[in-house]
Amino acid sequence: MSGVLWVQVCLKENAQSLLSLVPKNGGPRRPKMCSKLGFSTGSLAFSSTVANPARSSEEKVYEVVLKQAALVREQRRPKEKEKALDLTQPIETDGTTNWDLLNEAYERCGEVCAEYAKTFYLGTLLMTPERRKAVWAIYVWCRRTDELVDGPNASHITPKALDRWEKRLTDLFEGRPFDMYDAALSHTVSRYPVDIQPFRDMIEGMRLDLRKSRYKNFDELYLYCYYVAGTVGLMSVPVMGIAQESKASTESVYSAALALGIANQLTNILRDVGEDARRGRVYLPQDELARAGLSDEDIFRGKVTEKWRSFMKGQIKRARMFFDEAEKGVSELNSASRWPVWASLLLYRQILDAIEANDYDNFTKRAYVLKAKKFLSLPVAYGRAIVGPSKLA
Ligand SMILES: CC(C)=CCC/C(C)=C/CC/C(C)=C/CC/C(C)=C/[C@@H]1[C@@H](COP(=O)(O)OP(=O)(O)O)[C@]1(C)CC/C=C(\C)CC/C=C(\C)CCC=C(C)C
Ligand SMILES: [Mn+2]
Repeated sequence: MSGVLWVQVCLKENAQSLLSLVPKNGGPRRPKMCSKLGFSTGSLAFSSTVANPARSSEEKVYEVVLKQAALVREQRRPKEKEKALDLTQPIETDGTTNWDLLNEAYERCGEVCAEYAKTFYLGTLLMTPERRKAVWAIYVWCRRTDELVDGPNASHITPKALDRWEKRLTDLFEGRPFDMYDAALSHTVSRYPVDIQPFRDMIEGMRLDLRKSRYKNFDELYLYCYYVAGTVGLMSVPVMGIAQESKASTESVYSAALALGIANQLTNILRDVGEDARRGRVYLPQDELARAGLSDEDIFRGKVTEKWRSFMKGQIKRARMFFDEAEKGVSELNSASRWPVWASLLLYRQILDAIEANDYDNFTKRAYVLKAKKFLSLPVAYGRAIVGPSKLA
């Protein structure tokens, strides 16, 4: 991309369980994921919070989930809802409203989406115009944030630059956008019950990427995945909306959204093992590698062995568990949001199949989903999206 967006950012800079964590009654409780994380597959025993009796990452993240859910619960009350979904207020500049500027800002967000995430962009066209624009604005902010540490100018990025990016974030949440893209997001967050915390946390994930290239165990990796991807789920739900007829607890929908982000990021990590290693990065949990008789050296050597296959099987199994968890929440979303979410879930999940089809060679081969398969997923996603919220509370 990064060129275009990066230039924009730079210019402006110089002048920012899961697995069933939610009880049936929907009330808060200590996450119980530890037991799930502690499962073993073959010789692989996943790391768990047993080794770390202090508060686990899941527990910390679950607090954010509860906070976000509380905000959206308000919106689900009919009277509040109307107000929250009213996207008819234009940007105010110098005390005067500017409809053209706002529309242009959203249009530009749409263009960025269309350029960098074509399938996703097509999916958003199925949403209502208001929601679609809001999702574009969030997408662009996330993409720009990722570009800071992954784009062509990443080597110049310092923690200070991320602090400035965060200051810009605070400003836009307070109605002082810095540029067009910020203006679109500023408008979005003033119309939907979107909280700043997941945005801040995503920046924190980028800070982690600057200073950390190894993860001791899954608890550490889980926190990283929350920062850079689980946050996207939490940002998106208030905009996607929960179906009015949904009987699911708001927390359970948020937990599913979080799980989708984590599943996507774990999949990203499994797909990019070779690419990341060439940048000196190993995201795979060190303790799990060691238990499988593997080390960083095996990853740098990049040879697919029986040990590696068996290790990868366990990693893929865990990523699929997160996708399964996410699936539980999609039907609870507003009808117009379900199709794009199903489509993205099914498409991303197939990357795991592609890794298997490559005989677990994620050192030299990049797993991807064939165009035809992508295309075929769309009607499947549509079929699933027709199914609305479960009747059970
Ligand atoms: C109830 C329920 C299931 C609701 C759905 C909630 C929902 C819409 C969740 C979306 C989850 C999602 C798409 C997460 C993105 C995860 C991801 C791939 C994060 C990437 C991070 C860094 O990765 P890395 O650097 O390792 O890899 P790259 O080589 O750079 O790819 C990200 C790149 C962070 C930036 C994320 C984005 C640009 C995506 C933002 C997407 C949205 C705001 C829209 C989400 C909406 C839909 C319909 C999928
Ligand atoms: Mn990236």
